[in-house]
Amino acid sequence: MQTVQVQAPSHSYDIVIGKNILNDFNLFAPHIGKKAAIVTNTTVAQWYLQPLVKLLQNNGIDAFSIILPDGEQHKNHESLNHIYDSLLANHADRKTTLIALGGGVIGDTVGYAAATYQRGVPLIQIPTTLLSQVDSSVGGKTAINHPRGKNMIGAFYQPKLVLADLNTLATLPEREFSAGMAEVIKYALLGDVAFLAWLEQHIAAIMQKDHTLLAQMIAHCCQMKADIVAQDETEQGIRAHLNLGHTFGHAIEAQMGYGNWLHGEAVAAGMVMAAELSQQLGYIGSDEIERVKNIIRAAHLPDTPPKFSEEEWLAHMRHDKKVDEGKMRFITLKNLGAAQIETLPDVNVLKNVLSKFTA
Ligand SMILES: NC(=O)c1ccc[n+]([C@@H]2O[C@H](COP(=O)([O-])OP(=O)(O)OC[C@H]3O[C@@H](n4cnc5c(N)ncnc54)[C@H](O)[C@@H]3O)[C@@H](O)[C@H]2O)c1
Ligand SMILES: O=C(O)C(=O)C[C@@H](O)[C@H](O)[C@H](O)COP(=O)(O)O
Ligand SMILES: [Zn+2]
Repeated sequence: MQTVQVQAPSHSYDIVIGKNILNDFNLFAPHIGKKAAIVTNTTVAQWYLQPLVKLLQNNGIDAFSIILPDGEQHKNHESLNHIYDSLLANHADRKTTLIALGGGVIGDTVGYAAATYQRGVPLIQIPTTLLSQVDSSVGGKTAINHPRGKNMIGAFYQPKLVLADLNTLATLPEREFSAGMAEVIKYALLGDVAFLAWLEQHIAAIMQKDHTLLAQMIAHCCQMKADIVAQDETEQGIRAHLNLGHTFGHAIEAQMGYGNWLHGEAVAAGMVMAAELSQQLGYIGSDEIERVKNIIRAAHLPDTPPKFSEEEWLAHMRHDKKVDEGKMRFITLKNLGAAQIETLPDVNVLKNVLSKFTA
Protein backbone atom coordinates (compact mmCIF):
# COMPACT_ATOMS: atom_id res chain seq x y z
CA MET A 1 0.00 0.00 0.00
CA GLN A 2 1.33 3.47 -0.87
CA THR A 3 0.09 6.89 0.19
CA VAL A 4 0.51 10.15 -1.71
CA GLN A 5 -0.45 13.31 0.14
CA VAL A 6 -2.12 16.19 -1.69
CA GLN A 7 -1.32 19.41 0.14
CA ALA A 8 -3.83 21.62 -1.62
CA PRO A 9 -4.06 25.13 -0.15
CA SER A 10 -7.76 24.61 0.68
CA HIS A 11 -7.31 21.19 2.29
CA SER A 12 -4.78 18.31 2.58
CA TYR A 13 -5.74 14.69 2.00
CA ASP A 14 -4.34 11.26 1.21
CA ILE A 15 -4.50 9.16 -1.93
CA VAL A 16 -4.16 5.53 -0.85
CA ILE A 17 -3.07 3.15 -3.62
CA GLY A 18 -3.03 -0.64 -3.14
CA LYS A 19 -4.82 -3.95 -3.43
CA ASN A 20 -7.89 -4.97 -1.40
CA ILE A 21 -8.04 -1.56 0.27
CA LEU A 22 -11.79 -1.26 -0.33
CA ASN A 23 -12.28 -3.96 2.34
CA ASP A 24 -10.53 -1.93 5.01
CA PHE A 25 -12.99 0.19 7.02
CA ASN A 26 -10.11 1.72 9.01
CA LEU A 27 -9.17 3.72 5.91
CA PHE A 28 -12.67 5.21 5.75
CA ALA A 29 -13.25 5.69 9.47
CA PRO A 30 -11.55 9.09 10.03
CA HIS A 31 -13.24 10.66 6.99
CA ILE A 32 -16.82 9.39 6.94
CA GLY A 33 -19.91 10.71 8.70
CA LYS A 34 -22.68 8.61 10.26
CA LYS A 35 -24.58 8.69 6.98
CA ALA A 36 -23.17 8.11 3.48
CA ALA A 37 -24.49 8.06 -0.08
CA ILE A 38 -22.56 5.84 -2.47
CA VAL A 39 -23.04 7.15 -5.99
CA THR A 40 -22.10 4.85 -8.87
CA ASN A 41 -23.38 3.72 -12.27
CA THR A 42 -25.15 0.61 -13.55
CA THR A 43 -21.87 -0.96 -14.80
CA VAL A 44 -19.68 -0.42 -11.76
CA ALA A 45 -22.54 -1.36 -9.41
CA GLN A 46 -22.45 -4.96 -10.68
CA TRP A 47 -19.11 -5.67 -9.02
CA TYR A 48 -18.26 -3.05 -6.43
CA LEU A 49 -21.44 -1.57 -4.92
CA GLN A 50 -22.79 -4.29 -2.62
CA PRO A 51 -19.46 -5.13 -0.93
CA LEU A 52 -19.02 -1.43 -0.12
CA VAL A 53 -22.61 -0.98 1.14
CA LYS A 54 -22.10 -4.03 3.41
CA LEU A 55 -18.71 -2.85 4.68
CA LEU A 56 -20.17 0.51 5.68
CA GLN A 57 -23.42 -0.88 7.14
CA ASN A 58 -21.53 -3.54 9.12
CA ASN A 59 -19.56 -0.71 10.66
CA GLY A 60 -22.64 1.23 11.73
CA ILE A 61 -22.85 3.69 8.82
CA ASP A 62 -26.32 4.50 7.47
CA ALA A 63 -25.32 3.85 3.84
CA PHE A 64 -27.60 4.13 0.83
CA SER A 65 -26.86 4.00 -2.88
CA ILE A 66 -27.65 6.14 -5.92
CA ILE A 67 -27.19 4.48 -9.32
CA LEU A 68 -26.79 6.62 -12.44
CA PRO A 69 -26.85 5.55 -16.09
CA ASP A 70 -23.38 4.86 -17.51
CA GLY A 71 -21.59 7.09 -20.02
CA GLU A 72 -20.04 10.46 -20.78
CA GLN A 73 -23.40 11.54 -22.29
CA HIS A 74 -24.85 11.31 -18.76
CA LYS A 75 -22.33 13.72 -17.22
CA ASN A 76 -25.09 16.33 -17.22
CA HIS A 77 -27.81 18.16 -15.31
CA GLU A 78 -30.17 15.18 -15.31
CA SER A 79 -27.69 13.00 -13.43
CA LEU A 80 -26.97 15.85 -11.08
CA ASN A 81 -30.68 16.36 -10.36
CA HIS A 82 -31.08 12.62 -9.80
CA ILE A 83 -28.37 12.84 -7.11
CA TYR A 84 -29.94 15.92 -5.45
CA ASP A 85 -33.41 14.26 -5.49
CA SER A 86 -32.10 11.07 -3.87
CA LEU A 87 -30.12 13.01 -1.26
CA LEU A 88 -33.25 14.95 -0.28
CA ALA A 89 -35.45 11.83 -0.31
CA ASN A 90 -32.98 10.15 2.05
CA HIS A 91 -32.77 13.21 4.34
CA ALA A 92 -29.09 13.78 3.66
CA ASP A 93 -27.70 16.67 5.71
CA ARG A 94 -24.45 18.64 5.68
CA LYS A 95 -22.51 15.83 7.36
CA THR A 96 -23.68 13.13 4.94
CA THR A 97 -20.62 11.87 3.03
CA LEU A 98 -20.86 11.43 -0.73
CA ILE A 99 -18.80 8.54 -2.06
CA ALA A 100 -18.04 8.59 -5.79
CA LEU A 101 -17.57 4.95 -6.86
CA GLY A 102 -16.56 4.75 -10.52
CA GLY A 103 -14.53 6.37 -13.26
CA GLY A 104 -14.02 10.02 -14.06
CA VAL A 105 -17.62 10.60 -15.18
CA ILE A 106 -18.93 9.52 -11.78
CA GLY A 107 -16.07 11.31 -9.97
CA ASP A 108 -16.65 14.63 -11.74
CA THR A 109 -20.46 14.51 -11.45
CA VAL A 110 -20.56 13.39 -7.82
CA GLY A 111 -17.78 15.82 -6.97
CA TYR A 112 -19.88 18.69 -8.30
CA ALA A 113 -22.95 17.40 -6.43
CA ALA A 114 -20.85 17.32 -3.23
CA ALA A 115 -19.60 20.86 -3.85
CA THR A 116 -23.12 22.21 -4.30
CA TYR A 117 -25.54 20.13 -2.17
CA GLN A 118 -26.31 22.33 0.84
CA ARG A 119 -23.25 24.39 -0.30
CA GLY A 120 -20.83 21.52 0.30
CA VAL A 121 -20.75 18.08 1.93
CA PRO A 122 -17.81 15.70 2.53
CA LEU A 123 -16.60 13.73 -0.50
CA ILE A 124 -14.63 10.48 -0.82
CA GLN A 125 -13.37 9.43 -4.25
CA ILE A 126 -13.09 5.73 -5.08
CA PRO A 127 -11.74 5.74 -8.65
CA THR A 128 -12.23 2.42 -10.49
CA THR A 129 -10.68 3.19 -13.90
CA LEU A 130 -7.00 3.73 -14.66
CA LEU A 131 -7.81 7.25 -15.86
CA SER A 132 -9.59 8.17 -12.65
CA GLN A 133 -6.84 6.63 -10.49
CA VAL A 134 -4.06 8.63 -12.16
CA ASP A 135 -5.91 11.87 -12.78
CA SER A 136 -9.59 12.69 -12.30
CA SER A 137 -10.02 11.67 -8.63
CA VAL A 138 -7.12 13.91 -7.63
CA GLY A 139 -6.94 17.69 -7.46
CA GLY A 140 -10.55 18.77 -7.03
CA LYS A 141 -11.72 19.63 -10.54
CA THR A 142 -15.42 18.66 -10.61
CA ALA A 143 -17.87 19.35 -13.42
CA ILE A 144 -20.67 18.35 -15.73
CA ASN A 145 -20.67 18.91 -19.49
CA HIS A 146 -22.76 21.34 -21.53
CA PRO A 147 -23.78 20.36 -25.09
CA ARG A 148 -21.52 23.19 -26.31
CA GLY A 149 -18.48 22.34 -24.22
CA LYS A 150 -16.79 19.89 -21.86
CA ASN A 151 -16.82 20.49 -18.10
CA MET A 152 -18.43 23.89 -18.57
CA ILE A 153 -20.32 23.89 -15.26
CA GLY A 154 -18.25 22.97 -12.24
CA ALA A 155 -16.25 23.87 -9.17
CA PHE A 156 -12.91 23.25 -7.52
CA TYR A 157 -13.77 20.99 -4.58
CA GLN A 158 -11.25 18.65 -2.95
CA PRO A 159 -12.17 15.21 -1.57
CA LYS A 160 -11.40 14.14 2.00
CA LEU A 161 -9.80 10.91 0.78
CA VAL A 162 -9.01 9.01 -2.44
CA LEU A 163 -8.90 5.19 -2.40
CA ALA A 164 -7.45 3.64 -5.57
CA ASP A 165 -7.75 -0.15 -5.42
CA LEU A 166 -5.73 -1.88 -8.16
CA ASN A 167 -8.07 -4.89 -8.02
CA THR A 168 -10.82 -2.88 -9.69
CA LEU A 169 -8.71 -2.69 -12.87
CA ALA A 170 -9.25 -6.45 -13.40
CA THR A 171 -12.77 -5.84 -14.78
CA LEU A 172 -11.86 -2.74 -16.83
CA PRO A 173 -12.21 -3.20 -20.63
CA GLU A 174 -8.93 -2.91 -22.60
CA ARG A 175 -10.14 0.19 -24.47
CA GLU A 176 -10.74 1.97 -21.15
CA PHE A 177 -7.33 0.90 -19.83
CA SER A 178 -5.72 2.43 -22.92
CA ALA A 179 -7.74 5.62 -22.41
CA GLY A 180 -6.19 5.91 -18.95
CA MET A 181 -2.72 5.50 -20.46
CA ALA A 182 -3.28 8.74 -22.41
CA GLU A 183 -3.26 10.76 -19.18
CA VAL A 184 -0.23 8.77 -17.96
CA ILE A 185 1.65 9.67 -21.16
CA LYS A 186 0.48 13.26 -20.66
CA TYR A 187 2.35 13.50 -17.33
CA ALA A 188 5.56 12.26 -18.97
CA LEU A 189 5.29 14.72 -21.87
CA LEU A 190 4.41 17.73 -19.76
CA GLY A 191 6.98 17.36 -17.04
CA ASP A 192 9.16 14.25 -16.79
CA VAL A 193 11.21 12.95 -19.71
CA ALA A 194 12.81 10.27 -17.49
CA PHE A 195 9.28 8.95 -16.83
CA LEU A 196 8.74 8.90 -20.61
CA ALA A 197 11.83 6.70 -20.97
CA TRP A 198 10.54 4.45 -18.14
CA LEU A 199 7.17 4.12 -19.92
CA GLU A 200 8.89 3.29 -23.22
CA GLN A 201 10.93 0.60 -21.46
CA HIS A 202 7.98 -1.00 -19.66
CA ILE A 203 5.02 -0.34 -21.94
CA ALA A 204 4.52 -3.99 -22.96
CA ALA A 205 4.37 -5.19 -19.33
CA ILE A 206 2.17 -2.24 -18.34
CA MET A 207 -0.32 -3.14 -21.08
CA GLN A 208 -0.29 -6.68 -19.62
CA LYS A 209 -1.22 -5.05 -16.26
CA ASP A 210 1.87 -6.03 -14.28
CA HIS A 211 0.71 -4.98 -10.82
CA THR A 212 4.10 -3.90 -9.48
CA LEU A 213 4.62 -1.57 -12.45
CA LEU A 214 1.02 -0.35 -12.32
CA ALA A 215 1.29 0.59 -8.64
CA GLN A 216 4.56 2.44 -9.33
CA MET A 217 3.09 4.24 -12.34
CA ILE A 218 -0.16 5.27 -10.63
CA ALA A 219 1.68 6.59 -7.56
CA HIS A 220 4.12 8.53 -9.78
CA CYS A 221 1.28 10.21 -11.70
CA CYS A 222 -0.59 11.04 -8.47
CA GLN A 223 2.60 12.52 -6.99
CA MET A 224 3.16 14.68 -10.09
CA LYS A 225 -0.43 15.93 -9.96
CA ALA A 226 -0.24 16.50 -6.19
CA ASP A 227 2.92 18.61 -6.65
CA ILE A 228 1.21 20.76 -9.28
CA VAL A 229 -2.05 21.15 -7.34
CA ALA A 230 -0.12 22.14 -4.20
CA GLN A 231 1.42 25.02 -6.15
CA ASP A 232 -1.68 26.09 -8.10
CA GLU A 233 -5.00 24.65 -6.93
CA THR A 234 -7.28 26.80 -9.12
CA GLU A 235 -5.26 26.91 -12.35
CA GLN A 236 -3.88 30.41 -12.27
CA GLY A 237 -0.63 29.18 -13.83
CA ILE A 238 1.26 25.87 -13.84
CA ARG A 239 -1.84 23.69 -13.34
CA ALA A 240 -2.80 24.50 -16.94
CA HIS A 241 0.06 22.18 -18.02
CA LEU A 242 -2.26 19.29 -17.02
CA ASN A 243 -4.38 20.45 -19.95
CA LEU A 244 -1.79 19.30 -22.52
CA GLY A 245 -3.72 17.96 -25.54
CA HIS A 246 -7.08 18.95 -24.04
CA THR A 247 -7.87 22.05 -26.15
CA PHE A 248 -7.93 19.77 -29.19
CA GLY A 249 -9.18 16.72 -27.24
CA HIS A 250 -12.24 18.43 -25.79
CA ALA A 251 -13.11 19.71 -29.29
CA ILE A 252 -12.97 16.11 -30.56
CA GLU A 253 -15.20 14.82 -27.74
CA ALA A 254 -17.85 17.52 -28.20
CA GLN A 255 -17.84 17.46 -32.01
CA MET A 256 -18.01 13.64 -32.18
CA GLY A 257 -20.82 13.55 -29.56
CA TYR A 258 -19.96 12.79 -25.93
CA GLY A 259 -19.00 9.15 -25.45
CA ASN A 260 -18.11 8.33 -29.06
CA TRP A 261 -14.45 9.15 -28.61
CA LEU A 262 -13.34 8.36 -25.05
CA HIS A 263 -11.75 11.26 -23.18
CA GLY A 264 -8.37 9.50 -23.16
CA GLU A 265 -8.54 8.74 -26.88
CA ALA A 266 -9.34 12.38 -27.67
CA VAL A 267 -6.50 13.55 -25.39
CA ALA A 268 -4.07 11.15 -27.11
CA ALA A 269 -4.86 12.55 -30.57
CA GLY A 270 -4.94 16.05 -29.04
CA MET A 271 -1.40 15.58 -27.68
CA VAL A 272 -0.17 14.70 -31.18
CA MET A 273 -1.78 17.94 -32.40
CA ALA A 274 -0.15 19.88 -29.54
CA ALA A 275 3.19 18.30 -30.47
CA GLU A 276 2.70 19.34 -34.09
CA LEU A 277 1.87 22.87 -32.93
CA SER A 278 5.11 22.82 -30.93
CA GLN A 279 6.98 21.73 -34.07
CA GLN A 280 5.38 24.58 -36.06
CA LEU A 281 6.66 26.95 -33.38
CA GLY A 282 10.17 25.55 -33.82
CA TYR A 283 10.49 23.90 -30.39
CA ILE A 284 10.66 20.21 -31.28
CA GLY A 285 11.51 18.28 -34.43
CA SER A 286 10.20 15.25 -36.27
CA ASP A 287 12.17 12.81 -34.06
CA GLU A 288 10.28 14.07 -31.00
CA ILE A 289 6.95 13.89 -32.87
CA GLU A 290 7.70 10.26 -33.77
CA ARG A 291 8.53 9.52 -30.13
CA VAL A 292 5.18 10.97 -29.02
CA LYS A 293 3.30 8.98 -31.68
CA ASN A 294 5.16 5.76 -30.86
CA ILE A 295 4.30 5.73 -27.17
CA ILE A 296 0.68 6.62 -28.01
CA ARG A 297 0.47 3.74 -30.50
CA ALA A 298 2.15 1.36 -28.07
CA ALA A 299 -0.67 2.12 -25.61
CA HIS A 300 -3.19 1.24 -28.36
CA LEU A 301 -4.39 4.82 -28.64
CA PRO A 302 -5.20 6.89 -31.76
CA ASP A 303 -2.38 9.15 -33.01
CA THR A 304 -4.62 10.92 -35.54
CA PRO A 305 -7.75 12.96 -34.81
CA PRO A 306 -10.94 12.84 -36.87
CA LYS A 307 -11.28 15.48 -39.60
CA PHE A 308 -13.52 18.53 -39.01
CA SER A 309 -13.85 21.82 -40.85
CA GLU A 310 -11.58 24.62 -39.61
CA GLU A 311 -14.67 26.46 -38.32
CA GLU A 312 -15.79 23.39 -36.35
CA TRP A 313 -12.36 23.07 -34.72
CA LEU A 314 -12.22 26.77 -33.88
CA ALA A 315 -15.82 26.98 -32.61
CA HIS A 316 -15.06 24.39 -29.91
CA MET A 317 -11.63 25.74 -29.10
CA ARG A 318 -13.02 29.24 -28.48
CA HIS A 319 -14.93 27.77 -25.46
CA ASP A 320 -11.75 26.38 -23.92
CA LYS A 321 -11.34 27.44 -20.28
CA LYS A 322 -7.81 28.68 -20.94
CA VAL A 323 -9.16 31.44 -23.22
CA ASP A 324 -8.00 34.69 -21.63
CA GLU A 325 -10.04 37.81 -22.49
CA GLY A 326 -10.86 36.37 -25.91
CA LYS A 327 -7.34 35.06 -26.66
CA MET A 328 -6.84 31.32 -27.03
CA ARG A 329 -3.95 29.87 -25.05
CA PHE A 330 -2.28 26.53 -25.71
CA ILE A 331 -0.10 24.10 -23.83
CA THR A 332 2.93 23.56 -26.02
CA LEU A 333 6.11 21.51 -25.59
CA LYS A 334 9.40 23.45 -25.42
CA ASN A 335 10.81 19.94 -25.35
CA LEU A 336 9.60 16.48 -24.36
CA GLY A 337 9.03 16.76 -20.60
CA ALA A 338 8.84 20.58 -20.66
CA ALA A 339 5.38 22.07 -21.17
CA GLN A 340 4.46 25.73 -21.16
CA ILE A 341 1.33 27.83 -21.65
CA GLU A 342 1.34 30.41 -24.39
CA THR A 343 -0.70 32.67 -26.61
CA LEU A 344 0.25 31.98 -30.21
CA PRO A 345 2.29 34.69 -31.95
CA ASP A 346 0.35 34.14 -35.19
CA VAL A 347 -2.99 32.36 -35.74
CA ASN A 348 -1.63 30.89 -38.99
CA VAL A 349 0.59 28.61 -36.91
CA LEU A 350 -2.58 27.03 -35.54
CA LYS A 351 -4.31 27.04 -38.91
CA ASN A 352 -1.35 25.17 -40.44
CA VAL A 353 -1.79 22.39 -37.86
CA LEU A 354 -5.58 22.31 -38.28
CA SER A 355 -5.22 22.14 -42.08
CA LYS A 356 -3.76 18.62 -41.70
CA PHE A 357 -6.92 17.55 -39.86
CA THR A 358 -9.54 19.41 -41.86
CA ALA A 359 -12.29 17.75 -43.87
N1 LIG B 1 -11.52 16.09 -12.80
C1 LIG B 1 -10.40 15.86 -13.47
O1 LIG B 1 -9.33 16.34 -13.11
C2 LIG B 1 -10.44 14.98 -14.69
C3 LIG B 1 -9.25 14.48 -15.21
C4 LIG B 1 -9.31 13.64 -16.32
C5 LIG B 1 -10.54 13.28 -16.86
N2 LIG B 1 -11.67 13.79 -16.31
C6 LIG B 1 -12.98 13.35 -16.83
O2 LIG B 1 -13.11 11.95 -16.58
C7 LIG B 1 -13.99 11.38 -17.54
C8 LIG B 1 -13.36 10.13 -18.11
O3 LIG B 1 -13.17 9.20 -17.06
P1 LIG B 1 -13.03 7.65 -17.35
O4 LIG B 1 -12.06 7.44 -18.44
O5 LIG B 1 -12.80 7.00 -16.05
O6 LIG B 1 -14.43 7.27 -17.97
P2 LIG B 1 -15.79 6.70 -17.32
O7 LIG B 1 -16.03 7.24 -16.00
O8 LIG B 1 -16.84 6.86 -18.37
O9 LIG B 1 -15.46 5.14 -17.17
C9 LIG B 1 -15.17 4.41 -18.32
C10 LIG B 1 -16.07 3.16 -18.46
O10 LIG B 1 -15.58 2.15 -17.60
C11 LIG B 1 -16.63 1.68 -16.74
N3 LIG B 1 -15.98 1.28 -15.53
C12 LIG B 1 -15.54 2.07 -14.50
N4 LIG B 1 -14.84 1.33 -13.63
C13 LIG B 1 -14.87 0.06 -14.08
C14 LIG B 1 -14.30 -1.15 -13.62
N5 LIG B 1 -13.52 -1.21 -12.55
N6 LIG B 1 -14.53 -2.28 -14.33
C15 LIG B 1 -15.28 -2.23 -15.46
N7 LIG B 1 -15.81 -1.12 -15.97
C16 LIG B 1 -15.60 0.02 -15.27
C17 LIG B 1 -17.57 2.84 -16.66
O11 LIG B 1 -18.84 2.42 -16.25
C18 LIG B 1 -17.51 3.38 -18.08
O12 LIG B 1 -18.33 2.60 -18.91
C19 LIG B 1 -14.25 12.45 -18.56
O13 LIG B 1 -15.52 13.00 -18.34
C20 LIG B 1 -13.17 13.47 -18.32
O14 LIG B 1 -13.57 14.76 -18.70
C21 LIG B 1 -11.65 14.62 -15.25
O1 LIG C 1 -6.64 18.54 -13.23
C1 LIG C 1 -6.48 19.32 -14.20
O2 LIG C 1 -6.20 20.51 -14.02
C2 LIG C 1 -6.64 18.84 -15.59
O3 LIG C 1 -6.66 19.64 -16.51
C3 LIG C 1 -6.76 17.37 -15.80
C4 LIG C 1 -7.39 16.98 -17.12
O4 LIG C 1 -6.92 15.68 -17.44
C5 LIG C 1 -8.92 16.87 -17.04
O5 LIG C 1 -9.42 16.31 -18.23
C6 LIG C 1 -9.67 18.12 -16.68
O6 LIG C 1 -11.01 17.82 -16.35
C7 LIG C 1 -9.71 19.15 -17.78
O7 LIG C 1 -10.09 20.34 -17.22
P1 LIG C 1 -10.77 21.56 -17.98
O8 LIG C 1 -10.58 22.68 -17.03
O9 LIG C 1 -10.07 21.74 -19.28
O10 LIG C 1 -12.19 21.17 -18.17
ZN1 LIG D 1 -8.05 14.82 -19.05
